[in-house]
Amino acid sequence: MLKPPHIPVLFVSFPFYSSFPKGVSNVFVLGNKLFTVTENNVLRSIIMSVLPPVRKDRIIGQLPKCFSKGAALNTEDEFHNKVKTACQQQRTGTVGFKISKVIVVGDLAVGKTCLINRFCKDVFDKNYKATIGVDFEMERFEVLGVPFSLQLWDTAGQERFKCIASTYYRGAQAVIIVFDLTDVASLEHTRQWLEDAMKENDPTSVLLFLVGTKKDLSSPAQYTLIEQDAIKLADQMKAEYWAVSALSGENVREFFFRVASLTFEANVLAELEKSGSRRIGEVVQINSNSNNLYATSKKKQPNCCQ
Ligand SMILES: Nc1nc2c(ncn2[C@@H]2O[C@H](COP(=O)(O)OP(=O)(O)OP(=O)(O)O)[C@@H](O)[C@H]2O)c(=O)[nH]1
Ligand SMILES: [Mg+2]
Repeated sequence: MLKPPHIPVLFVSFPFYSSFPKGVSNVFVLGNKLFTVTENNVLRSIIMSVLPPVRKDRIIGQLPKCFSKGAALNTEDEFHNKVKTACQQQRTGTVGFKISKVIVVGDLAVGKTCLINRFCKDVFDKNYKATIGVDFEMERFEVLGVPFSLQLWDTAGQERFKCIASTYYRGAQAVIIVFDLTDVASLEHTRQWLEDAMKENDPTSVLLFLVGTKKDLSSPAQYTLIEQDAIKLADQMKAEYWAVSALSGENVREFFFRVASLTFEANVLAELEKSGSRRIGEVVQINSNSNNLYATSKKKQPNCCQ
């Protein structure tokens, strides 16, 4: 019998919980399956599919293109070879079970909530309702055949809520700094938003995106002008630049696919590095049935006195 894997899992409580067989002490969700664990801590069975499969329009098979080669995190046409191989060989470790945190920051009313809502719910609200503190949405993807989830944290831009919102900055894998393409001041303020977000995060491991919104409102001449400044700033920040419209939906899906893909790639590379640097003397067991989970155990030390 399989031992329960030592990975973060989502414990759930369902209305049918009480009808579980005798001896079952716990249930958890792994991927889209429900598992039970018996009282003596043994993984018993896969009961049923709980979560619906990843939506067809959230499946990523190729690295999406950057928006502008002048300010891109990566100008490759394809995923890193190591990442493709790891996915093919199901050697992505815990990546498939992780939820990556993405925070969205920027001045009030630049369009953070509308951007997230356009992607996650395909809606647009022309009435401004300020975000109070924070809000979040979960988005599930499948990248190169591996499930991958993003937790999108929508923070408040209003000064009076900033203090609450900033307590949620920690642990981000990607930071999306939003400005309004029709408001130069909001672009200038992005430096401050970046500084605040980085106080709580490790700058060497966070992916940065600088996103101009309301593209539908700017004239081509106005757009060209602000784009030059935005690309220059993105380059200095080491961020990837995008211009989008939540109203028309222009570039919204492409942008979030890029965020998901680059975050996924960074996660797989980090996982490969971690497994590559495991100490000699540790045995890595890859269980092909349990969707590439691995467990490490120490090899018995040879008795040097014998
Ligand atoms: N024309 C147009 N209007 C937009 C777009 N995105 C947002 N808006 C409008 O801009 C206003 C502010 O949008 P929100 O998304 O609520 O702004 P926010 O950045 O979340 O604001 P806070 O929550 O206060 O930080 C709303 O009236 C939206 O309808 C866009 O792409 N085009
Ligand atoms: Mg908002």
